[in-house]
Amino acid sequence: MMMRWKDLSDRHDRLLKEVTIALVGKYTQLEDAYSSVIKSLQHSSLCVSHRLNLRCIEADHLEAAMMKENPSKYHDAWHQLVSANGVLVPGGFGKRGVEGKCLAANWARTNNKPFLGVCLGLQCAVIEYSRNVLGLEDAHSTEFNPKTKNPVVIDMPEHNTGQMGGTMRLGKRKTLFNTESSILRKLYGKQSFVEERHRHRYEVNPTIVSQLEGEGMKFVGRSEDGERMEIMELQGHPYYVGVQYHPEYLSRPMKPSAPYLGLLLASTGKLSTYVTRGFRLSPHLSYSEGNDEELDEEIAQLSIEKSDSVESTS
Ligand SMILES: NC(=O)CC[C@H](N)C(=O)O
Repeated sequence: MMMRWKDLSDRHDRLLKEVTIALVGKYTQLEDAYSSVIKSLQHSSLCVSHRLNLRCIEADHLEAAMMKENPSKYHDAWHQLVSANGVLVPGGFGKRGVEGKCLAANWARTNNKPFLGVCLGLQCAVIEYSRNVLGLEDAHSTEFNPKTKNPVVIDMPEHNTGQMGGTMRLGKRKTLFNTESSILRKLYGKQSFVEERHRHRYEVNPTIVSQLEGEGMKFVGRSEDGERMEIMELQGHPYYVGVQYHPEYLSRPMKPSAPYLGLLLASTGKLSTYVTRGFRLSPHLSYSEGNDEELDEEIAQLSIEKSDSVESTS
């Protein structure tokens, strides 16, 4: 175990190549709102032997209103976005910045840039696609526009209690793959299902799914009853993936999260080689190696040993 850690930290120090990821979010909230997202990006960038250059882009700086209000912020945000190797729209709540997140999803889609949408990020990709590909101009989530004529993201039936939106869908749940050709399925190690953690109140409207799929936006992973859209993949794009769950909660340094790993592989131009090699990682890191609890225990043990030695030398 110690050897693996040493190897990992040596590799990090030796890395010369950089990968730039644009994280399009809201940065006036809690400082560590995105800490597990950023850690997951680091796990995966190390796995693909690149140093992570993270660009935190304020989503509403990408919106047209900002062009008038503060043109330099607007142009700077767009410059940061378009010069990144990959785009990540993470989870979130509240209306501010949603249009900017949809614009980022649109840019990545139409420019063949690797994209990962997590939770709200997936919902933004669906809203953007419904507006610009299905031609439903006012398509929206009822979270942000309850009166839209085209509610493509809706509150989930069992949570629609009429009072304060009810509770959230939380915790570890199963997602079943419905096709072998899914890129995420391959990245997860060709399993027929995955278990990931959830934290949301809204979901893709099942009544719009056949129209979206008819235009190439495929929902390749669904809940056990088939009702909930959990994984979206866009056909014909190098890597345009959305997940309704939060894969960052289960990412570990030596077991990077599959959707994040896919983003980093695609952003460093390694995804197709990885696919043709039969999805084997370098011998330094193995996606399927080790079990989570064992790893956590070993990590905890390591940090205790480390702080002991710090104390003894001071
Ligand atoms: N965690 C999230 O990103 C939540 C997304 C959205 N606000 C919902 O409740 O469904």
